[in-house]
Amino acid sequence: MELKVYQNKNKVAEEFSKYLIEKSGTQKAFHIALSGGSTPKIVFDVLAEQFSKDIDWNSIHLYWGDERCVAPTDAESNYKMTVEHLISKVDIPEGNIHRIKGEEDPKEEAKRYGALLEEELPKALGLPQFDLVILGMGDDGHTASIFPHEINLWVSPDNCEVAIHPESGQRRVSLTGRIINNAKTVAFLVTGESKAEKVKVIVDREEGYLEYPASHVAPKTKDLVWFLDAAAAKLLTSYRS
Ligand SMILES: O=C(O)[C@H](O)[C@@H](O)[C@H](O)[C@H](O)COP(=O)(O)O
Repeated sequence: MELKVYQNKNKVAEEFSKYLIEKSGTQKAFHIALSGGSTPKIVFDVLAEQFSKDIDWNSIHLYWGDERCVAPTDAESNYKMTVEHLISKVDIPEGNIHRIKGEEDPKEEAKRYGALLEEELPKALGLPQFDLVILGMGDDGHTASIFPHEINLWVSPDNCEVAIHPESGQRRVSLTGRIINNAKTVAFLVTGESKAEKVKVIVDREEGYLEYPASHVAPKTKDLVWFLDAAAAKLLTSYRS
């Protein structure tokens, strides 16, 4: 695991953009699973406004790690957020965008999206493989839409599952552990003081860390990077010393 800590959110967004440019490099097709949340939103803005010309958008294929079960026009939709902050501002072919349809029946959609991944992505060890999975982490230690109260979904035998938000009861379609951990690279984007406590428990592997879905993120390739701002990293032993 690699930790990259920057002064603030904007610096995280800038450095992550450079990292993405380097990773996607000259690859003919680069498959990315995107995340919802507040940090990716800033990353998308920075990527579109400062680095768009450094990326060959024809080679980038966008997917989602999770989606809320709402219409694509709903303020809660991760797809809508991505359209507003990234897709509408860059020259990416329509055919490279593979959204989770939050407006469909969740169970059917989880099945459809799982099958789409089998079709569209290259395989590694018999499973679809993303080049890069971008993840956020909630204050409660959830990641994608695998929440602590449904941590069993992480080890699902399927590529996607229907999850339920613990407070709102909102349904979501989420990638499961077998797909996330089969990615070539997984990058967490986590910022803000409200994340500091869980970041410490998970990264420093303190007692009880396995209760949090984010602690189960461990790509088989071992290529896991946490992009943090100073506020989210402030309790980490390695950061303080
Ligand atoms: O759609 C979602 O809700 C997410 O994909 C989710 O996993 C998110 O990344 C975290 O909740 C962090 O969100 P913040 O960055 O807003 O704290």
